[in-house]
Amino acid sequence: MEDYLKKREELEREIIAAKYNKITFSPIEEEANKLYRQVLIKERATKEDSFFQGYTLKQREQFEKESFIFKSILKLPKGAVLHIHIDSCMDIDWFMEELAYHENTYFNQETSTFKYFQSAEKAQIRFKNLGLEKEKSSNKTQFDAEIRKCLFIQEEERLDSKENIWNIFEKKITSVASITYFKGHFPRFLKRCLENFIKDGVIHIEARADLGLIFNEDGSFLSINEEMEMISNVLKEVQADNPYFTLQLIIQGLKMWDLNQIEQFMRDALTAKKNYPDLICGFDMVQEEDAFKNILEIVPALIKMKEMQAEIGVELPFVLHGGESLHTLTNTNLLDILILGTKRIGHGINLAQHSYLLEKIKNEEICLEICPVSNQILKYIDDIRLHPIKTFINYGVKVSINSDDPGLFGYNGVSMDFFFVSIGTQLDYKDLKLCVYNSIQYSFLSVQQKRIAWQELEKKFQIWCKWFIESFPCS
Ligand SMILES: O=c1[nH]cnc2c1ncn2[C@@H]1O[C@H](CO)[C@@H](O)[C@H]1O
Repeated sequence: MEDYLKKREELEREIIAAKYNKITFSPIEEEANKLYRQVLIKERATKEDSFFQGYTLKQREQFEKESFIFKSILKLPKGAVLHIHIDSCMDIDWFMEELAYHENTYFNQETSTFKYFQSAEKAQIRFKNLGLEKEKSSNKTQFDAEIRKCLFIQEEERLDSKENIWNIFEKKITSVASITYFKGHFPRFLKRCLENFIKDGVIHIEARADLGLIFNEDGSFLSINEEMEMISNVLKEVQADNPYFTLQLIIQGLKMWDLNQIEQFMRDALTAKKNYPDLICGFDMVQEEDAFKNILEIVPALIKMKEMQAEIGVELPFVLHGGESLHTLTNTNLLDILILGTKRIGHGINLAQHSYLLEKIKNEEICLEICPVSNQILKYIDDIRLHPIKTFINYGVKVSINSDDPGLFGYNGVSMDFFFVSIGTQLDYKDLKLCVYNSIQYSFLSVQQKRIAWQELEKKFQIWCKWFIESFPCS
């Protein structure tokens, strides 16, 4: 038996060495991890199936109040967020306070959509000034509640089909964005969004961002340079209070465009990168994978990136979405984005099926940007307990945890994703720390920035562990 146990220990050591690679754990972290696992098992056992299949608002209220794991995750250092779409990070409370009843906010009751208009005369048919409508209403609380519902995906909407959920989702994004992209609102909206992530323990963000959508009073668009200037200024303001915080943009185009449009957009993105080298770090193509063209169909445009880069004299790496799909026979986007040289993979959940790629992705250290709540709400995973993230982590594939479109899912920051995936797939403290490490390691920060960020994070993790052990519920 002694011999057997020795062999077992050796195998365990081998697994651990391969999994954690360069990160180490102090005795206090070992202790915190042990306790974290205990409380995770305990809390997990109290959850009904429905919780794992997409928590309800009622369940959410309960775990936000009672869960020690949730409370702990709120305090956990999160490192970098590598996958969010800026326009999908609306803080709903803030919108209700600041923008919903702004004099330029109009609402179409039939379609439940918002839109900015310069004046009542300019408003499209069926769009009514929302502030005035509220004044007329007899029950203002009820009125607010109905408006809030239009901002994020509701429980009853989540029961809709896989096909329809994306339509609901896109409709809400467009509706909210048509308000936030007004130049008078955008800087305030962005500032709030970044501050929410900072409050949630995030020190660096690489956010998907559109080009050319911020508009003037009359509906005309700002130039790309004006947009970038605006974003840089917001960042400076945020950094005045949080000097360690950094933000970079991954410029996103749309798959529905034709090849010429995509090429023109790539040019615009490269020019923006040339003018704002520190602000822009990558290029992506977005929208629902299964509803629009396969990557292969837009490859004729994307392969021109290299020659365009040489021509414009700047580099802009691909950071592409791929594998966010249930169609494992027809969706082979993962192959294409790897050939195109993507630096990371947006989602990549169907790698669990295209598993022949795992070895390559692991060896080439192509980090997966996993978005657990998004995968659940957009119906790629029926039950979070079956999310392949743990398979990826234990195989040695690099993974980070992200929130994709938190505004549309009804929360701010990224804690909800850490919580839901930890309790769902049994990620312990060490797993979470590994994901945080990856978020820094596979970001576009410089080697020097990464070193400093990690040193700071290491300190914060020790403090967190100490707090966790001291606050651990003994009963
Ligand atoms: O999970 C995702 N996969 C692909 N595209 C997405 C996802 N989330 C958002 N978008 C895309 O980004 C736009 C907002 O910036 C959305 O309109 C949607 O097309």
